[in-house]
Amino acid sequence: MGSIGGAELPKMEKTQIASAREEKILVLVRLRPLNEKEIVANEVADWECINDTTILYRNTLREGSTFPSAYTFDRVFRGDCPTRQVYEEGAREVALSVVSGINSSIFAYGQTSSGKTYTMMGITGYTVADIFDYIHRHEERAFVLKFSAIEIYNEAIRDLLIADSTPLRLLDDPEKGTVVEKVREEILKDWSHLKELLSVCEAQRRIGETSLNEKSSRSHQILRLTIESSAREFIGKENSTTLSATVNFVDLAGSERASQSLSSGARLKEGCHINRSLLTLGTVIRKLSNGRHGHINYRDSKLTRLLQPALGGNARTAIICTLSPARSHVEQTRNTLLFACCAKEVTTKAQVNVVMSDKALVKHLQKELARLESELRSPAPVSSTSDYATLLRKKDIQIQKMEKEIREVTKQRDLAESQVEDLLRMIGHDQTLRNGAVVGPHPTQQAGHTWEDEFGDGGSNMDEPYHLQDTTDDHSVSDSTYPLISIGKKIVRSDSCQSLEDTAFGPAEDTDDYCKEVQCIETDETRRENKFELHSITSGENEATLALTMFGDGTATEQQISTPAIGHREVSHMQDGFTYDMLEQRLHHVQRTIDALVSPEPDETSPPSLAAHLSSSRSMKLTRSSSCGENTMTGSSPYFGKSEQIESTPPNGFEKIFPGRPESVRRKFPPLNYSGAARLSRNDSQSSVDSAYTDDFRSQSIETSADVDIPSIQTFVEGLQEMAKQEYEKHLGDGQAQETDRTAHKFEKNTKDVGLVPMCEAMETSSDWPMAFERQRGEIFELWQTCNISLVHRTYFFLLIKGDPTDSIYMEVELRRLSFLKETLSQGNHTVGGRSTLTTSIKALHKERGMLSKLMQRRLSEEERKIIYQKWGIELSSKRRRLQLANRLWSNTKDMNHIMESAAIVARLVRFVEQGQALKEMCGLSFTPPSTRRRLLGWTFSISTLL
Ligand SMILES: Nc1ncnc2c1ncn2[C@@H]1O[C@H](COP(=O)(O)OP(=O)(O)OP(=O)(O)O)[C@@H](O)[C@H]1O
Repeated sequence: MGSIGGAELPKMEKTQIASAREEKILVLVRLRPLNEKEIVANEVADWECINDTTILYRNTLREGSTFPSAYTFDRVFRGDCPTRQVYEEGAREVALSVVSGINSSIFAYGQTSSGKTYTMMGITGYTVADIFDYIHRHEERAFVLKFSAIEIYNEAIRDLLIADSTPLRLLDDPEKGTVVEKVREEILKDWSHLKELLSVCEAQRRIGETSLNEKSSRSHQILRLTIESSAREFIGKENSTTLSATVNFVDLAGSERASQSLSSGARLKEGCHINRSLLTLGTVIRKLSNGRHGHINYRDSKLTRLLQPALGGNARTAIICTLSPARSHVEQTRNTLLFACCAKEVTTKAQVNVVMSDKALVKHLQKELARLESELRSPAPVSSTSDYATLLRKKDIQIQKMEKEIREVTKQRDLAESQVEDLLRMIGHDQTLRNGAVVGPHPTQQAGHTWEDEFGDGGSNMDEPYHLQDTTDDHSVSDSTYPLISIGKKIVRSDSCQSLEDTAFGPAEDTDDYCKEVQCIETDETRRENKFELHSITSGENEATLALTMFGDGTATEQQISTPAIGHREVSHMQDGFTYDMLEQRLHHVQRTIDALVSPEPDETSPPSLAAHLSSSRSMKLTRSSSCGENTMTGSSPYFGKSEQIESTPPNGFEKIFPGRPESVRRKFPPLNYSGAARLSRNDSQSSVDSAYTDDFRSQSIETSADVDIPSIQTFVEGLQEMAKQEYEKHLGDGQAQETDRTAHKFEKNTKDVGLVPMCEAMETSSDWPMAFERQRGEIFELWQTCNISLVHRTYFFLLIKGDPTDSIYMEVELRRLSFLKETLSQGNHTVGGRSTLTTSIKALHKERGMLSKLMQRRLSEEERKIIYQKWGIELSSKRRRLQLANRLWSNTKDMNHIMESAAIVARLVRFVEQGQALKEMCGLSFTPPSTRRRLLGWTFSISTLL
């Protein structure tokens, strides 16, 4: 265990993707002594702390009062307690969770002049000092620190560190001790400086006020420190794991009511705004204390919106309620105590925030999978059926938990990816500024502009005299004795807008927020332009100064926030991610196959095929949807290749005829729903199509899912991706995938990325591959049949895997999976695997056939059905013809014609053509042309071979 100032803290090395820990908000109460004014006014102190946890109201004149006289909290502090004691015995444990990767927040709540700022100044200082001690003593780790300060005034948010434009700077004087110590000094000084600036602002606001409450804080202030840390040896490596968490210090405005503090006009408006945030905070706390039932109105105020994770989400939280003991303030004191009582009941769920590199993530997931697989293979002996059922339930819960964790981690990874991608683009955009490296003066108007953009509030503060000018020109330190260090206060806009609501306050719980973030950067054309404008102004000059990488031995290096050295994937890897390209290639071919199916090139020598027949039975025209992809992706996707546009988009005016397809689907394809598909969420940045698309898709999806319980191609492709990743890891583990040539051809790189190099090379050079392919394919057919695999799955797989040598990875995975299933079935563990959508149960298969038969009625015309019946030898006068046909589909594993025809019919029934196209476009799969090295074997279809 590591320790800070004697306090034991969990060792960072131990932290993993831990499950969330639920705990109540820590509520501390601090009574201040009577102040001079109160003493002069002969005020009486009515409140007393009778022990460490209870505060008592001692007004003998008020006997018979209906209010309680004693209140109990986690800890109460008397008026003569120094702030250090409040920190050490109260807030420290929560605040320092941040070094273990857990978000934390410390609030000060209370009426004006009760001691909120007095308390928070001390708490902030002690926390920062302890954090630096910790950094100093952990030489083996590297730390990146980011600072920000925000003020919420009149429901408008201002970034104070940009607005005041005073850089945090480290004097490079070797006499002053180690770098770390100096940094600490500077930061502590600057926090104090910041508070001074805030009081100047406050004073300016109070000019002209004569009311009793003239000293009341008018704004809520939030100071934040984000810490990322990683084992030093892994910096810049692919398999790094980074802890990232934020501590917030929140000094709220005075909690007195508007009626008391304010009179009319502008002041009343100001009071309403202040109280809107406080009122909403109170309501949110009250609702949360009642057990989180129903809607929690976080979004009703800026304060609660920003602090959402700290209030009921992923953070450890402590609230310090400050009280005046004076009799004249009894009403306010009671209100504060009531708030404190509610806060006691609120729980948060903090977890360690781990940012994993892809490699580390895959490794982690693979390990989990292997563990579960082995548990399934050798289940613990069970004595009775009920034990067995309990065991199964446990496993199910375990699996659900894992899936949730995977989604969470993937979401974080995708978010980081999109940020890195965005910022990298910006770097290219402003190379000159980038070379400037250290802090430069910041246009003060940026802060207001950006916050307005992000939060859409009309109440800008830009007219107010807050913009204290930086008089220091020397923003950099360039002495070579020490590494150049400059701690920038500025925030890259995309980072700040994101981090304020999502990351730094913990991962957003709300998927909308997440999507909004991705969208705001990458998708919406107008907004993206705005963002880019902001980036170009702020990022170039800030990127080298936004964060500081520190080593425990006292050295420090500058760190670009946009490309943290700690374990993020390479750009090339991101852009050429194997899964996207590989799957895109498969989808591309499937699409062509399906195109051929629904609208074949007329072949004079071939007899009229079913597909040709289907095409001619017109009811609706289908315009190729590539145009949609073009609309949504033009200029925004580096993946969108021109050659592919030409290849996949028919010449102008070319319209395909397709029966029975809804108009809405014909017009546009929808974005995927990423709530359950986090792995592909990188791509939802490209899903900025009009929300109508979503609606169209929803109605389409609803229709399909209402019809049948058919796994979508999305599910299927995700499965493939996951399996390929696992296989990749396996091959890495076997020492088979060693990257030897980083400058190799892109195709080669992609295949390397999936660990295919050894296999592919072997396959491609070996004349055995065609035979191996035939053999494996036959085995897969047999196993599908034996394991009662879903017909839709068979069809998807069959159409996606075409005999390319790179398909071997998927075939191998499929074979492994099927073998495992077969083995499980042969052992009689039918129910073990029964939870999957690719269920092996005969019943499920039977049900699927039934549903397919129903779809025949809906999706094939009578004439089309007739042709198929004849072709499949089904008597036109016989009963239940559709079911007969459904029962024959995929029933013969030896006859290739039978298989191809079955696949064609199932693809048509489940609208594979539409799902496939939608997936391709909405996933943002790269549209690179297929490699010329592809060698397709026996699974390339033409309409004449199919039907
Ligand atoms: N525990 C304490 N011991 C001694 N003095 C205190 C204590 N708490 C507050 N004070 C003094 O009381 C005065 C008001 O405190 P402070 O400014 O922190 O109040 P506040 O709650 O932040 O008020 P506002 O809401 O107006 O910002 C200050 O002069 C401060 O030094």
